[in-house]
Amino acid sequence: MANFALTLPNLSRKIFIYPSKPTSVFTNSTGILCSNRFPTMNFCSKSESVSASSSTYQVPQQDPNEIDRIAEQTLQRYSSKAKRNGKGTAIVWFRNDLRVLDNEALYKAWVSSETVLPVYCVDPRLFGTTYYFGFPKTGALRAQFLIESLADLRKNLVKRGLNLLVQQGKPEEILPSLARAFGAHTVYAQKETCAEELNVERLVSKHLQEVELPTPSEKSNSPRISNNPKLKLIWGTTMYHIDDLPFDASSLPDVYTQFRKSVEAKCEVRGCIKIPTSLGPPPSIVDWECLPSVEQLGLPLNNVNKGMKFVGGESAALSRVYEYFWKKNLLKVYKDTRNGMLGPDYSTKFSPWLASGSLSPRFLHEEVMRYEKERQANSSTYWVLFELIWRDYFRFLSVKYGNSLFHLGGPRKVEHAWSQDKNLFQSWRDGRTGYPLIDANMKELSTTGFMSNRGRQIVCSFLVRDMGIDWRMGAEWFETCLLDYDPCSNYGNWTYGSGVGNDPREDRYFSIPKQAQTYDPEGEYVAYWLPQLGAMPKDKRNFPGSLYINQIVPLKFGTTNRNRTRDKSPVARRANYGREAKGNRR
Ligand SMILES: Cc1cc2nc3c(=O)[nH]c(=O)nc-3n(C[C@H](O)[C@H](O)[C@H](O)COP(=O)(O)OP(=O)(O)OC[C@H]3O[C@@H](n4cnc5c(N)ncnc54)[C@H](O)[C@@H]3O)c2cc1C
Ligand SMILES: Nc1ncnc2c1ncn2[C@@H]1O[C@H](COP(=O)(O)OP(=O)(O)OP(=O)(O)O)[C@@H](O)[C@H]1O
Repeated sequence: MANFALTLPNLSRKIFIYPSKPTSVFTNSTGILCSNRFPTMNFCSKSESVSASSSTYQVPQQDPNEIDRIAEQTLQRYSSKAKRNGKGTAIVWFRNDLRVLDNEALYKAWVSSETVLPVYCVDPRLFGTTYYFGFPKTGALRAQFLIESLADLRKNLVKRGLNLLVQQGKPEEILPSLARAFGAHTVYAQKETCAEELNVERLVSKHLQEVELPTPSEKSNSPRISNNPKLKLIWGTTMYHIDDLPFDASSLPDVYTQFRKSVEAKCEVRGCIKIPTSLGPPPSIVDWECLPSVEQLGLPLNNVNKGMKFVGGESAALSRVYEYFWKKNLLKVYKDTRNGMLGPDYSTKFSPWLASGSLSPRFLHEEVMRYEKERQANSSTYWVLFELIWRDYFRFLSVKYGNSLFHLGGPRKVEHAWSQDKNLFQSWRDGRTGYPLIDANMKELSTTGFMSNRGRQIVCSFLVRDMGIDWRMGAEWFETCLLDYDPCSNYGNWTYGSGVGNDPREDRYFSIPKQAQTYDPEGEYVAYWLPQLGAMPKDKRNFPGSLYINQIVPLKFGTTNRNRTRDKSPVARRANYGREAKGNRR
């Protein structure tokens, strides 16, 4: 095997000048998340680590040594004694699959080579602006989470005899250049499904085809390469593999329940890919490059000082699974608690790690099976899988519906007169609507990068139905802020909640009084995020009247009281206004 001490082409200290995007129409009143351009940067300056203060709950709630220990034990359970039989060098291009456990691209790169070069490209487009409204494409909290995820991936690769090369720039420029420098025969990566990512895949593939092969005189000094390197894309984001579906993605059922019943009856979830404990030797690289800091990505350092602080990376993800399933034994009550809003334990909180690929949904499936065998099986243990099938469903829908998922009329091309009223939108975004339940949820989102599923459905309904605002403004703001942002789940849920999704039966209104009464009856959640409400009697916190800021719009169905006769308590009277969401779909 050729083993050259290579100094890399100087790709990682480029300065990017962006083509001008639509100017950011909205500035955030809190001043956060506004700057999104790469400054001239040097990734090697020291990055300040974000530490959770005592008023935050760290997720998972374990110290770093404990996190490492649990992760290592889990990874050991999934290690294999496989033998490799390949030649030369293969590159593994990490994207939204920032993990070792059940990483098929990493495994295939290892099997097919004598040396693997793991690479992550910090793509400047991820730090540009959102498509229509010019918000930061990645907010500071998700950027911090990403950096932590990369640091952890590097650590876990180093433990297995490799490393992670972090390069700043576009994958279509970096990967061909590295392939040539290292004589790589293949670039392995996880397949994506939305237009922006597909475009990058196309460009990487095209530029790999154009890699100039070394001239005979160069050949004696550089690694062997006689054919153009290939891009091999591997499916890996879902619990059910796309190739195992009982239908073609283009004929996916439009109703979730039909999809779920069909896959549950006809498909098996594949087992996790096991990875050898030693993946070396690494290519000989002088400088593997430091990780960028949040400021170097052009974003303000934004410490989480309240609510949940998620720790990025596979080690933290595996520890959270251990904590939620085994240590706290919460899986058995998930279905009863999952609609909560306050604290780390009402739901799994797996989504940020699933979105960055630090956690494999197939691993979760295996853990649920193990729990059912070793502890108990009930509707709660099943319900986590039920929710993961929703996640799969939105991913497959993106294959079926392509860009219409991002368009105003959605997959059904619904025509509707939406407003883009800037003041209304800003009051929603900044948590100043006069409705405590909306304001508390929006404050949680901007402070922590997370919001419960219940909260997301309520604020979505309020924005599109009570305010009549273009749903894409809400979806793009979520794209900026969410730690668990995933184009398929985000735009899938927004189109669904706005009545433009593929399933025409779902067109629901969430009555705020009713939601407050059911999910925050004592006003604990709103008082946590809006402390000024804490001094009020519990039943007034969600309905403070003139003691809180003015309501920016009336509720769409706030004046009819069709359900009043059902429950005559004062809270319920307010709560029963209007046409309400029926049943808890999820
Ligand atoms: C308007 C809106 C936008 C959303 N945007 C995103 C997003 O960008 N990324 C994202 O991962 N989820 C999104 N969701 C789905 C859901 O709110 C989050 O997945 C969930 O709140 C994450 O918390 P958890 O991990 O504790 O979930 P749990 O209740 O513990 O569920 C377990 C897992 O199931 C999956 N899941 C649960 N509900 C859904 C759902 N409705 N759609 C898809 N997957 C689901 C998630 O992967 C989650 O981690 C959105 C929902 C709405 C209503
Ligand atoms: N991963 C992603 N995250 C967010 N948005 C995405 C992603 N992939 C694609 N999109 C959105 O999909 C749309 C694709 O736009 P594009 O110009 O490529 O195609 P289009 O169908 O002609 O759209 P348009 O008519 O709005 O220009 C844009 O709205 C873009 O923001």
